[in-house]
Amino acid sequence: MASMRVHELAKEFGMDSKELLSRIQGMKIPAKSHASMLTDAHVEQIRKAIVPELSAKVAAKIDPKAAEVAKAEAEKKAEEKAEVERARREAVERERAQRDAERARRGKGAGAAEHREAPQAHEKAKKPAPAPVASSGLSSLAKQIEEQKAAEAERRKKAAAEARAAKLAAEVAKKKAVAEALANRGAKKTGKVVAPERQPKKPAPSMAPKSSFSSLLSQIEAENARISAEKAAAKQQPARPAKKHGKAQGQKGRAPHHFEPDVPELANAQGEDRYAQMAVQAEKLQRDKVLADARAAVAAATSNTEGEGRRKKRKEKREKQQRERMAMEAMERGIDPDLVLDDSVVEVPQGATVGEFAELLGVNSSEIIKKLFMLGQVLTVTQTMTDELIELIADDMGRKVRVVSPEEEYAVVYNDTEADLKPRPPVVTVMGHVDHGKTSLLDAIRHTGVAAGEAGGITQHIGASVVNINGRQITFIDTPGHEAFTAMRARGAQVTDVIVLVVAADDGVMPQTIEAINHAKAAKVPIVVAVNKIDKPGAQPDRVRQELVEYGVIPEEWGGQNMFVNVSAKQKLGIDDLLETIILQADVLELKANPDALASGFVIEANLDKGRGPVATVLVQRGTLKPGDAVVAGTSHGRVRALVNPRGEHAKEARPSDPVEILGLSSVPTAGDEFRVFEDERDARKLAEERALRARLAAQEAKSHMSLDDLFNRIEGGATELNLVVKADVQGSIEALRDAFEKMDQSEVKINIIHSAVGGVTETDVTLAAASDAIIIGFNVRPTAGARKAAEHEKVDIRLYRVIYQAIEDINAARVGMLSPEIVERDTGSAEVRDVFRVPKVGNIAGCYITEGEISRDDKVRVVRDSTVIFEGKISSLRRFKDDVKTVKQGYECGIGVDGYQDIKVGDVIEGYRIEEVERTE
Ligand SMILES: Nc1nc2c(ncn2[C@@H]2O[C@H](COP(=O)(O)OP(=O)(O)OP(=O)(O)O)[C@@H](O)[C@H]2O)c(=O)[nH]1
Repeated sequence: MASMRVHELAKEFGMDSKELLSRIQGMKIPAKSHASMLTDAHVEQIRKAIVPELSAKVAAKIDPKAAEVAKAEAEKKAEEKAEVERARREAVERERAQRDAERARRGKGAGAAEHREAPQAHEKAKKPAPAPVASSGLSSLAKQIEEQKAAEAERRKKAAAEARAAKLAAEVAKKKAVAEALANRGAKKTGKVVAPERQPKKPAPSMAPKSSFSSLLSQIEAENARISAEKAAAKQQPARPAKKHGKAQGQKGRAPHHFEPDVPELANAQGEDRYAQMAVQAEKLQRDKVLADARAAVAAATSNTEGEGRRKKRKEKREKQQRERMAMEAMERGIDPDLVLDDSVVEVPQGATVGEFAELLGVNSSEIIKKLFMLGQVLTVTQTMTDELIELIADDMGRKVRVVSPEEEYAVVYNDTEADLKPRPPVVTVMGHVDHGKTSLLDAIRHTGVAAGEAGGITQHIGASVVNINGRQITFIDTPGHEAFTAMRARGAQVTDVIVLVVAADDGVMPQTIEAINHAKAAKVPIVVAVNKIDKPGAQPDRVRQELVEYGVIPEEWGGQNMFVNVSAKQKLGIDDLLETIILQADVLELKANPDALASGFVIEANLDKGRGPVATVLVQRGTLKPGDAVVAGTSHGRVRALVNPRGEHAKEARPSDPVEILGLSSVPTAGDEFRVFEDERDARKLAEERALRARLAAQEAKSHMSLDDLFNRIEGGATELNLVVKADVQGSIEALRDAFEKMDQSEVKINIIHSAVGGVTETDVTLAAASDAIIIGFNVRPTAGARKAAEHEKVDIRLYRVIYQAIEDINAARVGMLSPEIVERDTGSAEVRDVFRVPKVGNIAGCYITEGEISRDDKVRVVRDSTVIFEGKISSLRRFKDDVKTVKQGYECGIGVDGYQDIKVGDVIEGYRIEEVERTE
């Protein structure tokens, strides 16, 4: 069985469900009632906590007798049950036999005896009707049961551990009492219709047999009346002739004689059947009652929806759990739980359209439009409403609403207590400038403690690796560099605890070193510096330390926060020292997570494997991931078919900070996607589908990041900061811009240059800008094709300028919402220079291949080298095979002559563009 209900477990422990429930709640296990379903893990946890207690108590209080008592009682119970049944059957049999005997006597025509016997016989039959004995018998029985119950309750109070024994005893006593009562009755009345006797009282409340039972009663009463009348008549004529004559006399029409012959007739013909029927009916009624009681008990024990199907129960259970979760989460977020739990509060997703809002409130959208109009807001059904408008309109309509942000909709708040949290290994990302040795260092780390010959094949590439040092684990993300790191961060995935910044001792701080520092700082992740290549003759590790001070990375020995280690990835020097330093840094961070929960974390790599289907490497951040878990990763979902660890082995589980490959997903998720395990696969699918839908909607609406056009609105909306990523062809431009900003009035909006560097705008710049809601400013530089695409996708504003004052002017204008009409350079196409021909008298002609769009003779062009614009001008000639042409399309080769520029080189890019003026829309 996959899981258990609280009351089932209580039964197993012999405990009261309520008591167990309060214990469970005390253990912070979600359970609302005795019918709440518990997961396997929780059942195990509860067993672990309760079983030792119980056995101790039982040992102390019940043992050694308990086992014997329980056994004896169980046997006794079975015996008594059989006895009750036997007694009941005997009673019915006796009654039948008696009736047969009586019938036989009557059949013989013993007149006087008949007169004497008949009333008796009728009396026997009549007894069930008024049932005085029965009622007194029942009430005494009820009393006994009451007493037993009271005694049982008393015992329970005294010792919870004895509850089981007490319950058993009570039940045995109860059964015994019933058996006794039945046996007594049987003896007293010599088997006079045992079952019917109980009828008048018991079946009365039951529904279906009621009508048949009242007809039974009226029959019995009619018989009674007849018998008393007959008795009276018999008294008046004591010396009645022989029975033989009775019939003849009766035929004379005397009143009693009307009865007299009828009764035996009835008894023989209808009466006989009637009694038999009555007995059968009574028996049936009794059985029905017992069955009804049993059903009621079963229904009460397993919640009354049993018959309505498991689906409904599951739904209820989920709803209940959801409410609990919502209340807790609301409190965590500082939202009034009443507002979350109040069913009259309508949750409206942020940015809902007028139509959606109306639908949620169950009103006509025209009503909303009217109210908006009265507020001076002219909106159509498909236009989105601001939070304020949603609240205003709802308030006006006397409705309670809560605007739910998308983050809130999907956010999960875990309620881990201090006791739940266990230390977890650190997760490390290696960063640094090109060729400073990131890959070599990772390799050296991965092979620590492994002889050189064994190297390779030790770790399987799954996107992350795990190393052990002095029994402590460190998880390394395999993709070095800040690109992957920032891309993950842009998606909300914070997986790195420590950054190892690799700086080559012979090269010192380089642009990407600074970039890495900025990225680490933006993510607030501590840096451990690995000063690499100390084996090299020109190595100057101390110079590296000095240089880094300028960027706020200060060695501990100089009073700073950063730990430095000198290493040589090539000669595997200082690697252990570095690992120990990472552990030290991790200890400072006191990294903890709850391993005893449903797993969650992030996807760090994913791909479609030909043989294995979608494969994703995830990093578990909380809980324990196991094969068979229902998981959702981004918009993908499925059941974990297998877990593969970094050594390529099948793993039984993955705990916090463990990287593991999962197989069994429905599609390939994206690196940075959150993954989460659900108890129910359907919930996982639902979330995946919701996410997919949301992703499609987001793609349509493309929530844009900060842009200059939008700056004014953002300031109006309360924004106080403007983050910038500045890229320029020379350091001087960056400094000039920094100076200009410092002189600017920043009282309203503070300008932060979160990253600046010399060089073209790269994809990383875009992801950093997206992650930090920044604008990218470029001076005389160009975005790479990838960066342009990424910016388009992420809706990151890239502003390219040729002179500083233009940028300053734009930012100033944007602050007051007065940007002048935008002059845009619309790119037409891009050509790669693959050869350079010297043409006499004409000069140098670039042999090009059009890689994107098309280039026309009238286009303006810029020559770009290493993402930097080195020349801008006009086309002097555009030719295909010696012919002058107007345009050349993508995929074709051509010769381009750039007017006034001869220094063209292979590898340069010639970009064609036109200047257009675009009216601002805001
Ligand atoms: N002498 C010496 N050379 C090293 C050391 N570490 C790395 N190298 C060399 O430096 C070069 C670059 O090393 P990589 O590990 O590829 O550097 P990287 O930072 O990963 O480079 P990218 O992946 O291009 O960013 C290689 O030729 C290495 O052999 C070292 O400790 N000492």
